[in-house]
Amino acid sequence: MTETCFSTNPSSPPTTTLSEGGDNTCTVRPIAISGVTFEVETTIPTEHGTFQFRAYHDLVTGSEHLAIVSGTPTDGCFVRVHSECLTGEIFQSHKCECGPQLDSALNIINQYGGVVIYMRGHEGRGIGLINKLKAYRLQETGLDTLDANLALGLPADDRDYSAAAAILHDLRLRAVRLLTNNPDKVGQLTKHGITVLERVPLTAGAHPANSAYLRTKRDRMGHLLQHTI
Ligand SMILES: Nc1nc2c(ncn2[C@@H]2O[C@H](COP(=O)(O)OP(=O)(O)OP(=O)(O)O)[C@@H](O)[C@H]2O)c(=O)[nH]1
Ligand SMILES: [Zn+2]
Repeated sequence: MTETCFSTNPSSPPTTTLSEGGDNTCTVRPIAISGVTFEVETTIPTEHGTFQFRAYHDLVTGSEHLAIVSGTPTDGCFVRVHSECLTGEIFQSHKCECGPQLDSALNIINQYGGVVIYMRGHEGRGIGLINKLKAYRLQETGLDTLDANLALGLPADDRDYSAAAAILHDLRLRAVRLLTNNPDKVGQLTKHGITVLERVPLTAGAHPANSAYLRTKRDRMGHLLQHTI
């Protein structure tokens, strides 16, 4: 993928980076794209295919996000904006469906092309790992996933998607097919200038241990979960 430089004004036309030297001087400097800087791109073979991993530094939160790219994405391609979940993705926790959703999204972009944006700092819907585990502890006493956050004095969902939108802008994507069951992601990306041509359901990872959790997401948090849970 061609690397691209933006001026500090994001609406200014981009200039293409030259590989070495030349008049254009932004070859090796991080590239500011209103809120994130592009840092590096490298190829990584995975169980789901071989992808380009593009790393971004979030200038607002300090997080390091990834755009996992398959093919040469253009407008209309599949995009997944995936929130980090250590328990679900590393330890295959059945309390949520994050791991299977990530696997499924990577398989889809491997087959059809597209991008998975992996949002660090979104752990626990933005409240962080320790607070998520505190919320799990409260759920053991009978609270559901929504009320547990509120009982901790924390928002039900504290995620912000402006960095995801900035990464999509860097990838020259303005219109996407978004893999999600969460209408809030559609709304937030739209607010940040991304056209969501289609919301594509991403149902994977249903398990007896997360059926109450999925029901709460459907019935109390507005998630568009079609399957019977
Ligand atoms: N606070 C909290 N966070 C949770 C809980 N279970 C999963 N998560 C986090 O929720 C995030 C994923 O959000 P979800 O609500 O499952 O799904 P979503 O990303 O909004 O929607 P989809 O795009 O449809 O997957 C991950 O960061 C998980 O760590 C929980 O019980 N409490
Ligand atoms: Zn999870």
